[in-house]
Amino acid sequence: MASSDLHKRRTGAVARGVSSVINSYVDRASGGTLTDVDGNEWIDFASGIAVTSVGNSAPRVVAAVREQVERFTHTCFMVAPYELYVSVCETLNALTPGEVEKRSMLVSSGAEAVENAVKIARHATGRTAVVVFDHAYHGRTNLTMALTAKNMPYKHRFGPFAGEVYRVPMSYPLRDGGLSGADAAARALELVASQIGATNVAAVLVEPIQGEGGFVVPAPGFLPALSAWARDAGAVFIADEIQTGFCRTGDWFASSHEGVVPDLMTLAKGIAGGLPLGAVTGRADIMDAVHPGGLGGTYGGNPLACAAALASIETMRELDLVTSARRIDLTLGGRLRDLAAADPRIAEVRGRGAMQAIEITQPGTLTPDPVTTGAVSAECHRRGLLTLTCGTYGNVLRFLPPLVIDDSTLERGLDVLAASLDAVGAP
Ligand SMILES: Cc1ncc(COP(=O)(O)O)c(CNCCCC(=O)O)c1O
Repeated sequence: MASSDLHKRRTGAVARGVSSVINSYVDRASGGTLTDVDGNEWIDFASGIAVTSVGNSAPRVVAAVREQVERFTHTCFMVAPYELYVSVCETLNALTPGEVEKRSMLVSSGAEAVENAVKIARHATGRTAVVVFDHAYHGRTNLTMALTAKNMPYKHRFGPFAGEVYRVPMSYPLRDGGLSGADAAARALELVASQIGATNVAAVLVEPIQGEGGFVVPAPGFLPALSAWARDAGAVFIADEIQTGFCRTGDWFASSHEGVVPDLMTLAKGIAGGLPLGAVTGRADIMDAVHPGGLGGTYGGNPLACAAALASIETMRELDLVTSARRIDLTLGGRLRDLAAADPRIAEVRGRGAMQAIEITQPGTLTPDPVTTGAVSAECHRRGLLTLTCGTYGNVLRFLPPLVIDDSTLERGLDVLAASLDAVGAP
């Protein structure tokens, strides 16, 4: 059935609130490309929003899920446990930064991971306040909407939102006058001290590189300063690595770039090659503060998702996707910087590894230009390159290719981006 026919059916069946970036419907996918039902091939610079890092239908993942689905599909780990859940937790405890003893729990989405990390931090500290940052994104549930900064489309008319969430300025070098990481942290923490009180803070929650908020890379020193403050204040430092985790940024986890060891980490997206899985991993003394039965959910750690996660992580190891992300960084970041050097609409190129972006503004200014950003993204789509925008001001074009993308496909995608920028004239 053609995409146009599927779109008619969708309009009559799917709630309007669930939108899609493109109106082409996927038939199959592998590596760095998607093929739609009309036979068009798309170069994938989205990875389903940083999920299919190991490639779509990655061979090990397919084999593992195929084997597991014939054994059992679901028992609910809270009812009848199984080894796969334990194995994933053991793997995450060993893989994440820090030599301390750790524990993990599994859920089915990123937002659930964030919800549970906050629950655990509040329980462990006996405190309630959660510190979050401008431009943050943490999910679409009630608490995670409270933690998320941008109103439209995520929060508009969905309130009231959960309390005891306090937002402070982010290190955003392009827009904060180039504050050092230490100065940006001091600015944020002064507000914490004056408006919350350090002894009331249960958790400081931050994305090591902000995703939906615009691929904001904090200045060096910002994350270590926050982590050190949290430790001294007796608050839990939670790194939300749902978009940055699992080799995406050129380390297994972005926190490691500056040697930060979070107390808790929230994980999802790239963890399981496309199967729905989220996790909270962190210090055992914090995770185990919660009473038996205090954590759970019906589907958390579904056996198919666990099998996919073990296969996905094994694929990352086998293919050395950390090195792949660093190789992609060289090509992707290099081409983006070349484009920026010739195009005054590109105010900044930023990101790490295979998580990079360009911020588009009125030429030579910091005035966001979401119209041009959207037009360039639409032109990419018209030319067969699947791109995504993001940012508080809607003026960031982001690039999230699968880490298994081959060099020629990556270069072809960047050629399409260059042509699309040229095709969309200056405003
Ligand atoms: C850092 C960070 N934390 C939490 C989440 C939430 O993860 P879920 O699996 O979408 O719930 C995300 C999900 N980002 C993509 C959301 C897309 C959309 O809903 O429009 C994230 O990036």
